[in-house]
Amino acid sequence: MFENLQEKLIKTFKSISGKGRISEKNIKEAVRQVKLSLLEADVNFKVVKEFIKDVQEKALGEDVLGSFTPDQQFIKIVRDELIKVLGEKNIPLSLSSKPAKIMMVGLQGSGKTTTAAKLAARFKKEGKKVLLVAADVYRPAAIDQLIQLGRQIDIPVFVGDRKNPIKIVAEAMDDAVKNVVDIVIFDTAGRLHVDERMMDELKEIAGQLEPDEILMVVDAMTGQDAVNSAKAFNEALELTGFVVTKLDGDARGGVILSIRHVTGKPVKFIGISEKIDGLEPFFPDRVAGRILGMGDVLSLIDKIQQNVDMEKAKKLEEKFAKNKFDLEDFLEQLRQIKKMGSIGDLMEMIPGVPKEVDLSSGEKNLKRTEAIISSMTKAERRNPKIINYSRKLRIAKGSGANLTEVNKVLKSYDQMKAMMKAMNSKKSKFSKLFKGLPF
Ligand SMILES: Nc1nc2c(ncn2[C@@H]2O[C@H](COP(=O)(O)OP(=O)(O)OP(=O)(O)O)[C@@H](O)[C@H]2O)c(=O)[nH]1
Repeated sequence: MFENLQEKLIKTFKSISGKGRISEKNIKEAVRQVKLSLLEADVNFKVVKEFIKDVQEKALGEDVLGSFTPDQQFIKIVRDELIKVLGEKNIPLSLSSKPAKIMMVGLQGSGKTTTAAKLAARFKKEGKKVLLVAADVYRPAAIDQLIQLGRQIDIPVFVGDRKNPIKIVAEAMDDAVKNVVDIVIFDTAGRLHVDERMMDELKEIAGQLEPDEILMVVDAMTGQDAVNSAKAFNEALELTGFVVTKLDGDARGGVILSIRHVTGKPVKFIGISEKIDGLEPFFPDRVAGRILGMGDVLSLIDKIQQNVDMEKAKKLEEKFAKNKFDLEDFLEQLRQIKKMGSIGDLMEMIPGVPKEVDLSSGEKNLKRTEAIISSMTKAERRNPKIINYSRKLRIAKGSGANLTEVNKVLKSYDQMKAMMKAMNSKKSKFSKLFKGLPF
């Protein structure tokens, strides 16, 4: 996520770091570099212009020039400006009707159907009763895709006559009222390009439905095309916000940094993976932190709170404090982490975690890891130090694995233990943040 932009900005910051005092010339050069980084990241030129004007004004003010830590001051100015263009704060969904209605719109392939299901799963986790509605009648595969996703997350999908979206929407609402549903999510038809007929149909549906939210789903990977179609949709419909998907594949950041400024409407969620749980509420400060490579502890905590059994986590923490974290606990950790998504994503969010820490072998092959750990004796699991060469051979044989795999599991365990130690250490500035969390 944002690797290219991040790399360039960090290089710029480095160029003015450790300089003690700093000259106007240095600042101007740094500002110029920031400008180039943003343009290369495909940020809308108007946004870049304003961004740079603000940064330059602040950076040339006495704050930075007179400061003993000009690099940090400069980073702070850039960070604040990033937060500003991203929209300052999180704008939650406003769902006041009963049932509340969310209309999903967007171009084909933007991730609309997937996002509808992701949102539904999120609401379900919050204890809400949800209904998904397949109103994309032009692409039968889209209806089937929604039915399949609905099955996967155990949420009903209203299909209707598969022909007339206006009728489907009306019938779906009757169904929702009858079944006392809390939130109805409508997946509407997408097109390859913005076209008038599609807009008219969407306008008609919106007029009839009066949705609480009209969310446009845009694909971050399509750059300024996404921003242009967002502008067109926003002019035709009363959009209430955006969901920017596929940020996991977006090395630049152009869409997320432009869309708010260009349309005046907030980004409410971001899509960060293909998986059902790959949707996060959008927090400008957190994303700015990610862009600057400062990690994103708050998103991590959010994710953990949604997925982790805190009871178990607390027990593990106690064990760890007593230095009793053994291979069975390690397995439990991997299971918990698996629930939260890929290790790589999580690692990226934790500031200060050395990049060389690699637990992916343990996570990727959870079944195999389970088999290997199950082939150990109780004594071995409690005290992995006693696992010598001949024991390893026996474990490998018993689990149908080879010696390298057994070694990998033991190495992953050591790494996790080391990481937990670092994070729990009194000296670690993150120890407070991670208190009670399963790390
Ligand atoms: N990596 C990644 N993939 C995503 C994300 N959101 C959606 N996708 C993928 O993008 C592809 C298109 O998503 P769909 O939900 O089918 O798109 P759609 O907008 O409903 O498309 P139509 O039904 O054709 O209008 C699918 O393969 C999704 O799995 C995301 O946040 N990250």
